[in-house]
Amino acid sequence: MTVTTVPAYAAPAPKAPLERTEIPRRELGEHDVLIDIAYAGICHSDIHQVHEEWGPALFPMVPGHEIAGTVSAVGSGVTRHQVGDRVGVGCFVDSCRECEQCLAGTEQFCTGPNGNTGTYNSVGRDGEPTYGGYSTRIVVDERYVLRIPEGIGLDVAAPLLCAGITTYSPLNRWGAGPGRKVAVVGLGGLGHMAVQIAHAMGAEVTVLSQSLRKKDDGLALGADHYYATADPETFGQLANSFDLILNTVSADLDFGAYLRLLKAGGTMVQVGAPGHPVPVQVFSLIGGNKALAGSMIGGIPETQQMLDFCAEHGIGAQVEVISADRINEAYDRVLTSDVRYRFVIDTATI
Ligand SMILES: NC(=O)c1ccc[n+]([C@@H]2O[C@H](COP(=O)([O-])OP(=O)(O)OC[C@H]3O[C@@H](n4cnc5c(N)ncnc54)[C@H](O)[C@@H]3O)[C@@H](O)[C@H]2O)c1
Ligand SMILES: [Zn+2]
Repeated sequence: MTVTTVPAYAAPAPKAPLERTEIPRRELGEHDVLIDIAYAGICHSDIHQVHEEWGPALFPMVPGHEIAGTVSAVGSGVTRHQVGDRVGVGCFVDSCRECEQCLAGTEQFCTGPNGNTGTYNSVGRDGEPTYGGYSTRIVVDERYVLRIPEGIGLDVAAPLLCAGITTYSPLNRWGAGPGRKVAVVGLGGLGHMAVQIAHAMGAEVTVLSQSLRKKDDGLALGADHYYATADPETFGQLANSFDLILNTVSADLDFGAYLRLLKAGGTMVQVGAPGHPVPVQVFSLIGGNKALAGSMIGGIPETQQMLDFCAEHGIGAQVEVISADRINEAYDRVLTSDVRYRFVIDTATI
């Protein structure tokens, strides 16, 4: 049942500019938390979906799955969160809770009847479309709400809910500790988190970026080395160098060229998500027992672990806070790589 409407920014149709509107939020259920959203990050995935690059989407669309705010009310059965708590919401807001994946805490791969419920561009259990964080308030089941530790500002914490966990999870899984050589491809929103997290985990970190334009930033974020992929010598120089390559690039890349940079037994993990197929020459995998893998965000327990890790290591996103009327301009700037390193919407301006 809908009892309240809140202001939001929505794309009314595919590729259309976002505009201010009103959206419904459901009544607070027994296990629900009402969150006053303070900040919402702009992820490149928001743009892919507004542009329908991942297939047909639901409109009007209120994007936003990097949400940070404060609990302002809780349902009668809520035990995990209290009014006043600093909390975050990431890419999904519900799942079946019964399948093997949900029980293992990898709810992003829920195999229940409808899979998990995306924070936006999805349909909830109640049959209603979900609307994301580019708004002032959201109602979410407590199971899908994360604690943001003291010591991280809500603005720099918001991007951790997607960019943070998307890079932490594969670095954790495939190993980015001491003695490991890790390359991060692309220094955007995800890339700049990957560099900080891999460095904090103790790995030797190399950034592979198109140019050397952001080299000083990359080194300041914790990279040990920085190379331009536009320089043809880079690929020869770095052949057989890395244990792990994390590709955060939103566009197509020549996978073969990057696979040659792996040591034998190395793994390249794809987190960047261009919408169309990419050819791979199998000999670039066979020669060296190499693996090409993918990784999608992370489950609720690992997301909490990531937030705690970031707080412990003083890691946050580097953000450019914008007012809501600049969302369309921000989208254009993300598409031209003109962001250092995450746009975050101040939702008080909606
Ligand atoms: N797997 C997941 O769970 C997951 C989660 C979030 C985002 N994503 C995807 O990750 C990608 C990156 O997201 P983001 O928010 O960091 O985007 P972003 O735009 O902030 O960063 C992308 C970076 O790639 C760089 N780039 C583009 N073409 C390049 C090239 N040819 N070589 C080197 N660098 C290049 C850009 O300059 C930019 O710095 C998107 O496709 C997004 O949808 C995936
Ligand atoms: Zn995202």
